[in-house]
Amino acid sequence: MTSGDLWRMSDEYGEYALSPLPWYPGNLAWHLNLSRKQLRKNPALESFHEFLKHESEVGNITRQEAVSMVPPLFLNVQAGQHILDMCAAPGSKTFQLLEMIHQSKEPGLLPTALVIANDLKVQRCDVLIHNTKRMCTANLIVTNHEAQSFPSCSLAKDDSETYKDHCKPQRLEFDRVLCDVPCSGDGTLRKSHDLWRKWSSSMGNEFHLLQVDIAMRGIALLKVGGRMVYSTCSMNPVENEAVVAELLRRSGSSVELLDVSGELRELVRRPGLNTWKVNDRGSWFQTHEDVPDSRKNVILPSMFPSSTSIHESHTVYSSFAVNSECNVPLSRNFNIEDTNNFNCDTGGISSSNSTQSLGSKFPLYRCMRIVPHDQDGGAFFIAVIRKLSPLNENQVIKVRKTENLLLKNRTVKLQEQCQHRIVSEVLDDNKLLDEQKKLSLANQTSKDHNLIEVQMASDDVEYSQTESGDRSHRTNKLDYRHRWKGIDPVLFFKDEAVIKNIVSFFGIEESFSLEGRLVTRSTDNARRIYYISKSVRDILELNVQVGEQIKIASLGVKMFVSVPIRQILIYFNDYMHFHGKSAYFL
Ligand SMILES: C[S@@+](CC[C@H](N)C(=O)[O-])C[C@H]1O[C@@H](n2cnc3c(N)ncnc32)[C@H](O)[C@@H]1O
Repeated sequence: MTSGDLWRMSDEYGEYALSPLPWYPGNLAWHLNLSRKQLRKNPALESFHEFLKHESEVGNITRQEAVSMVPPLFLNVQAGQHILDMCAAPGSKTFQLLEMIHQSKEPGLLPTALVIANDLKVQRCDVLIHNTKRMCTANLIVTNHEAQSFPSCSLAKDDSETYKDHCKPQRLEFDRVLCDVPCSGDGTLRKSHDLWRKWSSSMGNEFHLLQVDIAMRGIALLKVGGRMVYSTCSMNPVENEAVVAELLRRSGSSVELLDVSGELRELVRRPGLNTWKVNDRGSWFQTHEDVPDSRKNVILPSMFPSSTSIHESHTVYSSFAVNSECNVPLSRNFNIEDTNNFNCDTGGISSSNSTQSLGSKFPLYRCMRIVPHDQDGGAFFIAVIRKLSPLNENQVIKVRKTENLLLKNRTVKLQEQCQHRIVSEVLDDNKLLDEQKKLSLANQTSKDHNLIEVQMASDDVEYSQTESGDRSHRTNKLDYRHRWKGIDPVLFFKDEAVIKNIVSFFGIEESFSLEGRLVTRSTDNARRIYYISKSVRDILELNVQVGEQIKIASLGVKMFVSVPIRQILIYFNDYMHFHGKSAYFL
């Protein structure tokens, strides 16, 4: 883009046609105040438009809703960290995370960090893979799991002893977790015109439990000292503050809701709500006791601010140090909503007795609400959580037991509704499956394998020992069979002769090690060879060790592609900036 382009734009569309977002670090994000039509139709902007298109294609520019870029910033990503993006498709935040890990590396070196980007839906994983391809990164794994049951890949004790010597990971643990959960999406009302017809104030109720479950899994996978960002593009408190309160309740002193008022000070945000009502079928309720008995198993106690949760054992946050910690930013960044009844002296709980019993005991004002009319954009809810100690398993199990009773009732109800074809619009089949799955887990005895979305491949698929690498000398645990139906296994590429030729033809220096860094997918007969970072390799090895718990949809960067021409195998270098050579003859 030339200064002439900029001059023409500001001349025609005003000086704010293109301006940096004040809150984005390093002036790296800009707001373009032009519609797509203006950009396409105006001949004076042609070269600028071409510039945007080209830079987007090669991954230098990403066009994105401004507010959607906020959650990754609050992760405060540092060099070398392992990051889990639990609900990642279509991948705009994943891309941002990848940019961060590539920025934080030492010049000339590949980053040591890792991003695992996960999504439940296979088709959306494809979009995620497509959208992140522009990054050409060796440090990404795309996985396809229900986030609420994302595997931990814990090694059995005997294996972990062996691994200790090698400083390899013994289970999946993340320094940062992004939990950008599925939600009712009412924060996008300005641009999603369809939503105006579909929206109702009770839409969020259907997401609440799933959101809690996903976020609790996120906390479980977070390292002690690590940070998790919980976010939605909804303004519904049942999907937001109620979820955060339930996380604090369940996790007790193991986590804290961080006050991040000192971070990104230019970003205009409002504090989280302390009181709200819950809507169900047109009626508003202040407490769970007010809910009719027939709906008590659908409208859960945890949806209410006053909830002492499903069980009463949490007293942790009632004693938080309100006055000393009440350092919420002053001036423009602290627009207390009238309805919020926020009171610094009582930590967000109104001094009136009636409200006190209805307000949350947690410092929910530390959550952030970004609303469209504050800075002309979309709406987002963000909460930042730090893990202080490992989760107390007993506490989590206690909550689950009671909750499963609720779920059991709820699932029976759902099944009845299904039979009568009156399942609500938002409760799709997947959701029903989710509920049924939880129920079957709770009952333990009646496992219905038909309900498990991703089935294990039948045992007759032998895992190729030759391609599986040199770990066969270990126990027979490593002689595993490929686990995931419909997904090709990831195999280390070990053909020494081919690797040797590749190294000499492309003049690859010794410092750029290929050992253990080339992988392929079995069914393509090593047609495509992918390069992976050391961090990805370690996770891959761990995954092999634990019997392929992770369902890997994609990983690393495609570096060599073979094309058979007249019986000769030609390897093209598919990695854009790799020594400028493009073909290799075997
Ligand atoms: C709000 S979108 C995520 C947007 C994404 N973080 C981004 O910035 O591009 C929510 C995503 O969650 C996925 N999803 C829904 N239920 C899920 C579950 N149980 N586990 C994992 N992902 C889920 C949906 O397929 C959807 O892609």
